[in-house]
Amino acid sequence: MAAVAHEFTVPADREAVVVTDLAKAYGGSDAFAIEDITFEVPQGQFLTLLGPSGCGKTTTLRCIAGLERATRGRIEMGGDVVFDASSKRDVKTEDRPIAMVPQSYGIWPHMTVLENAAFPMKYGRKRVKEKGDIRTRAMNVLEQVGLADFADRWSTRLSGGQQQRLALARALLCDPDVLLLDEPLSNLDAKLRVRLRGELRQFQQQFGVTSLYVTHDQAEALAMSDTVIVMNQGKVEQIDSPEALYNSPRTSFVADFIGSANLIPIEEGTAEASGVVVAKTSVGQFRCETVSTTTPGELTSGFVCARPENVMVLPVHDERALAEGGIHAKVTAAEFLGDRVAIDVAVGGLTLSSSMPGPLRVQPGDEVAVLIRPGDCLYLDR
Ligand SMILES: Nc1ncnc2c1ncn2[C@@H]1O[C@H](COP(=O)(O)OP(=O)(O)OP(=O)(O)O)[C@@H](O)[C@H]1O
Repeated sequence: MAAVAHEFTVPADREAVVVTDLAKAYGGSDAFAIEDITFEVPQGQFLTLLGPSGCGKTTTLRCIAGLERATRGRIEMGGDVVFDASSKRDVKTEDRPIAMVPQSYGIWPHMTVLENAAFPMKYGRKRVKEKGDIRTRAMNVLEQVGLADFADRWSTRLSGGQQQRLALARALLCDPDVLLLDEPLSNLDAKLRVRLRGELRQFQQQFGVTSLYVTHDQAEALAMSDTVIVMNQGKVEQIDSPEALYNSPRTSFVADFIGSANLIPIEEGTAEASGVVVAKTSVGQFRCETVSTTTPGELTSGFVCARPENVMVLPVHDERALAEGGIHAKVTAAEFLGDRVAIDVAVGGLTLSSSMPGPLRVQPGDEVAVLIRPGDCLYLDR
């Protein structure tokens, strides 16, 4: 086995990962799978690449892992350049300070749980010489992920969730500076996914390992991450905390992808110097905040964005609706969903979705008033 070519240690004041202007075109084609990808991951952070199928998440992760060679750009880890297209520097995957948890777990079926966990300490980048140490460290991490009792079991005799935990334990035992996870929960059923995402986040915090996670599941991204990068068609749409993405989406794509959003096209409007937009739409006039970098003046495009939970459906003669300018609308769909009711209404040639606490008091065909308060909507310029 070849000797370790690079020793990386992340100095405390350095970002764990810095990606600059990364672009990748496959097979010499002109079409870029990813382009202009620039971001930083501070040490100990959990950062997620989120976006629909084909937007370039896996390509970005594989470039960082050194499994794909980017066409342009630069990647640093802990201050060391591991890839630079212009100087043709390209550190091999096995010499980058990473460990990867793939979608398919990558567990070796001909080994026991303990042998799988111990593998990186015997053959990986950071080898451990003492056999006793290897066993102690492996058992310690297996204990932490709840697999110590299964140490001598064949790895194929684990459930999907247990195999996932073993894959994580083995990756942690590589002692990586950066943990890369590519949709690691996607093969599990919905309930287990929810449980394991909480556990995974807990392990990540416990071990303090910088993590880069890929998913197309927005709930997973919001629940687990310190920072989320929303990608669309090979580019970055927004980089923000889960709260900021939800409350202050900067594009209509982000607004619609994170949770759900009513996007009401504006016909004309005015951006005031205070950052407030007064917008006329087919549904009525709105006075709303903007997070877009809108210069004061007349507006002819963009959207008023309102989350379904901020669209109130009230009886036509409700006092609040009358006092606060409720809009007359007709119910087109109404469902009781247990913890809430989902109601669609037709108004101004559009369908608006509402999500409110129960009980369900309306049915399709009912005339209602719809109320969206100024503080509950946002202007987006695209
Ligand atoms: N080996 C390849 N050769 C050619 N094109 C590729 C290759 N791998 C990916 N692509 C293309 O690059 C684009 C980005 O793919 P990528 O797998 O990175 O997206 P993704 O966001 O991870 O999607 P998913 O969530 O479906 O895994 C897609 O258009 C895809 O078809």
